Amino acid sequence: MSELSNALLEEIIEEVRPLTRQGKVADYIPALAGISPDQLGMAVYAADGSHYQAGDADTRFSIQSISKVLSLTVALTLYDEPEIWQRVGKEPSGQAFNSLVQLELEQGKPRNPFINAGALVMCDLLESRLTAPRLRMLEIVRRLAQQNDINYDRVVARSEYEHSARNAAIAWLMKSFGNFHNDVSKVMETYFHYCSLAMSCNELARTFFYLANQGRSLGEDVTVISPRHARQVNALMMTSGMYDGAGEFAWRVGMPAKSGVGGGIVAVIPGVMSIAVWSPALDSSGNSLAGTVMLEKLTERLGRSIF
Ligand SMILES: NC(=O)CC[C@H](N)C(=O)O
Repeated sequence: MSELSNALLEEIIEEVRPLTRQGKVADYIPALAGISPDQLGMAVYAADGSHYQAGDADTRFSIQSISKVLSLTVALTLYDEPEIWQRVGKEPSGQAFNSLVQLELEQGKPRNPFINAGALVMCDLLESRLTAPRLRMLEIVRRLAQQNDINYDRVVARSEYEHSARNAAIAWLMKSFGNFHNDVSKVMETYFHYCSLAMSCNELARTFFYLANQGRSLGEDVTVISPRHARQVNALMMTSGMYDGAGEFAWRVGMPAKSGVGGGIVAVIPGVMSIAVWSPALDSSGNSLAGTVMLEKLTERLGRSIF
């Protein structure tokens, strides 16, 4: 069994390097299509605050759907639980992250907050309670990552807005069922901005430390959410964070995790560590192919998962 070290992460990165050409970089968002698949990064914060990194751990990339965890986190601080869970479910979808089929059959109530429909509902909830939801999110992320220059990538946000037919269809379908309260364009703009947040593996591992630490952040030791809410978010990440790849991921890696089509994955072992990996080429579920293998190797080497 290995111990956590920079050398261990470096070994893992070298082992997965041949896989970076096997997946496919997301090209349905044109601004992401040009990203080089050769980049690989990994960062870990252990429970005692010690930090490990390897590869391109300081390179910022589009966090995309990893931001859905942040939207849910903020919603949990603004609403009572029933107000959230009457509008979105807690079940895995078993469908692609941007599927419309289930949403129609289930009267506009998304299966969970981590598919696009569910994240759009979270953004709709934030829009109703916050005067400046974009600014608020930047403040939160900058504080958690302890980096004041984290920002939205406006080129990516615009590119998504210009190719938003499917997300718009999802939002309008929910509106037809009464499950969307604010202006669709306005909420979509917020959602795309959140997805466009540009962050590195180091910044992501630090930001999501609260999920490994009963809701409390690293550094300033701020209570982000209650221990109960941290457990709930981790449970949802376990069952739905990797979309229709969630079962396979649980079997291979065994950690609550959330992926984004920018190639990032954030994972946690509660009480032990928060991890971020990045490799832009994706598998058929839209999850980072080499990123998944990095996490799988880490679990194997450390002999640790949540199981
Ligand atoms: N899985 C993802 O990262 C998808 C997010 C992307 N912004 C979308 O809406 O399609």
